[in-house]
Amino acid sequence: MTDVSQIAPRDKAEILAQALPYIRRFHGKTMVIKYGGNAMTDPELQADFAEDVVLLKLVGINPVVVHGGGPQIETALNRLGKKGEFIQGMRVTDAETMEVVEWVLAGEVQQDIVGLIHQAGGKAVGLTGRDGGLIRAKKLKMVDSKDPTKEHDVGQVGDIVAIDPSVVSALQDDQFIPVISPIGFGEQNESYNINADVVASKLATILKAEKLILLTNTPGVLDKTGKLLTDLTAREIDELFADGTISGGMLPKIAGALDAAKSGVNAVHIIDGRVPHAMLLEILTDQAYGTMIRSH
Ligand SMILES: Nc1ncnc2c1ncn2[C@@H]1O[C@H](COP(=O)(O)OP(=O)(O)O)[C@@H](O)[C@H]1O
Ligand SMILES: CC(=O)N[C@@H](CCC(=O)OP(=O)(O)O)C(=O)O
Repeated sequence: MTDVSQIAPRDKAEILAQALPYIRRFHGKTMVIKYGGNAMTDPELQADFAEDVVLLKLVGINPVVVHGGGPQIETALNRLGKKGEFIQGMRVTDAETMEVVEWVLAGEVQQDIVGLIHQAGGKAVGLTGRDGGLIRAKKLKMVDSKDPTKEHDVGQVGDIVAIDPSVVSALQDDQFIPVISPIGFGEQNESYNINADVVASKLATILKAEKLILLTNTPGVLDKTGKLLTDLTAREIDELFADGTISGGMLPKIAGALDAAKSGVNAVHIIDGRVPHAMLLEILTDQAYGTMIRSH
């Protein structure tokens, strides 16, 4: 955590004064925050994250947290002697992997975040997409990104069919902070593993969120030389996809971010969750962080 006593009083006052117009502008607005598994590996940063979420709630903003947990699932699979396999950013999910995904996301990661928010003085409620019929899904049909005639079978990976946000809205109205695990349910009550960026992006659209913030473990989207791209339009994103600059977990992240921007979410940012309080600084100060995704 930053040692606040080291900041000069004048600078502190400056930061607080700067926040006021943002607090006024965002009062009563919903912000969907995707907390990536790669950004949650440090306990101190996790505590900072929980404090930021609580502060947002206290100043009248409605944060909705969607969490990931890719690295945490990987550790659990390794303990069972299994190794995760990804195709186009999605984990190939057989029945045993699905069990591990549910147990790690809903049982461990979500409950850790709920506990940290409580410790920071907030009231969080953990949900999966099953709760309140939140996320209805079906098996994802994955078409190869280079050869559209080819399909990949990625097992129980879910494609979102519908989101019923009523449970999230009810919790918000009651001053709770929803913490959502990216697990959906199908017609036969089967479970689906859904990429957390995809869930966060769809939820931001459905909730008509003011902002979608995706916290990850890079400074933002980087070009081929490793330089940060501060601003990206749909056309520029197409080019990055085509020339292979974007790969792995960044594929669903950018695709989801662009979808949300095109569907009316005012501001979509991919920022570095390893920087203490990055989210708070992005929302409540003039400082721009990471990559902003624009619809055109
Ligand atoms: N052009 C790019 N810019 C930044 N990161 C990229 C890019 N292409 C691929 N990546 C990868 O995407 C990762 C972030 O996605 P992911 O591992 O799914 O994280 P998270 O757990 O936050 O969702 C980065 O750590 C990086 O390895
Ligand atoms: C289908 C799919 O890939 N699901 C992800 C769900 C967790 C996630 O998205 O975690 P991050 O945000 O930390 O990457 C997985 O199994 O890893």
